[in-house]
Amino acid sequence: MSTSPLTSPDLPRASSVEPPAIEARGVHVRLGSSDILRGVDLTVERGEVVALLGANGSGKSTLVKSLVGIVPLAAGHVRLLGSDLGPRVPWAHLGYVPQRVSAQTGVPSTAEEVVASGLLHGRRIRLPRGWRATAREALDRVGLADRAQSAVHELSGGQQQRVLIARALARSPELLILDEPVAGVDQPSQEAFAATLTELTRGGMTVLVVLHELGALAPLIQRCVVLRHGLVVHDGEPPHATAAHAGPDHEHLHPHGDDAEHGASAGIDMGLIDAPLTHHNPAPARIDRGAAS
Ligand SMILES: Nc1ncnc2c1ncn2[C@@H]1O[C@H](COP(=O)(O)OP(=O)(O)OP(=O)(O)O)[C@@H](O)[C@H]1O
Repeated sequence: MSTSPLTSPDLPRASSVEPPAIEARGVHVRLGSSDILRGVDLTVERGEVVALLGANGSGKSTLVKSLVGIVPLAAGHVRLLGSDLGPRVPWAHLGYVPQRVSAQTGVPSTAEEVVASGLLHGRRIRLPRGWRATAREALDRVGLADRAQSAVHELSGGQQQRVLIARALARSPELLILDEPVAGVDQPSQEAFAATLTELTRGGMTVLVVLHELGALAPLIQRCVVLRHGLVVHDGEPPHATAAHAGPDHEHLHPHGDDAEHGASAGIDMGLIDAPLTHHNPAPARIDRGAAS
């Protein structure tokens, strides 16, 4: 009998120590005729705040989707909050915010109703007592308390994104997985969101967040995992942007993938993250850390 990729015979079993929030081993995803992820290992310990970085198309969204079971694994194993991916995962304790999608539901809904839908999961088909206060509190955390009764289709794209974040927060998740939560969100709202996340992580919440740049979330990030062409090419300390990279005019788009030409950056070579999606240099690039700043 073949072993299902969703079981994890070679992952260590739970011990007296709390198992990691995320354990992924050898994750391989094939979409169409392409190998999008080519054997990704990722462990996120409880209480960690980890950023997932990489160029466009490097596989970040695919990885988080595979972690939450939205895209199937061709090979590898995932365990969330100590359980193999599947019905045993305590989904009620997990929040997932997909990459920018509309919060519109097809039927007219208020922001408060969309947030409250986050309280439904598994066999819970009725909203719990006190749902309105919970939804309001979550909206307050993303700075939208005053829009609770607004129809979501009347909200801007950035506000709809914040409604989806509030929907995930309403569950008081132990593990929060966010795919570019602050893309298209203005700076004050990014800072407000960073303050909210700081408070939640102080309470022990684990966070895996896909980002293009650390931005307002930089002070929270404890570890960065960088993907390139479906492989992890860095797993360690966050990059420290040089003056050139930190400047407001820096575009974070480099016209080359040749890291040797790019050695002036400190921390992770930003070329590693920003390299264009070409296959002329598919091997993991060197990791240029600790260069002069
Ligand atoms: N359903 C699909 N079928 C085929 N290929 C897909 C599918 N979804 C994504 N891909 C491809 O997989 C690759 C990785 O996409 P993914 O969205 O994971 O990258 P990403 O790192 O999140 O990019 P971005 O930063 O632009 O969001 C891309 O080349 C994309 O075109």
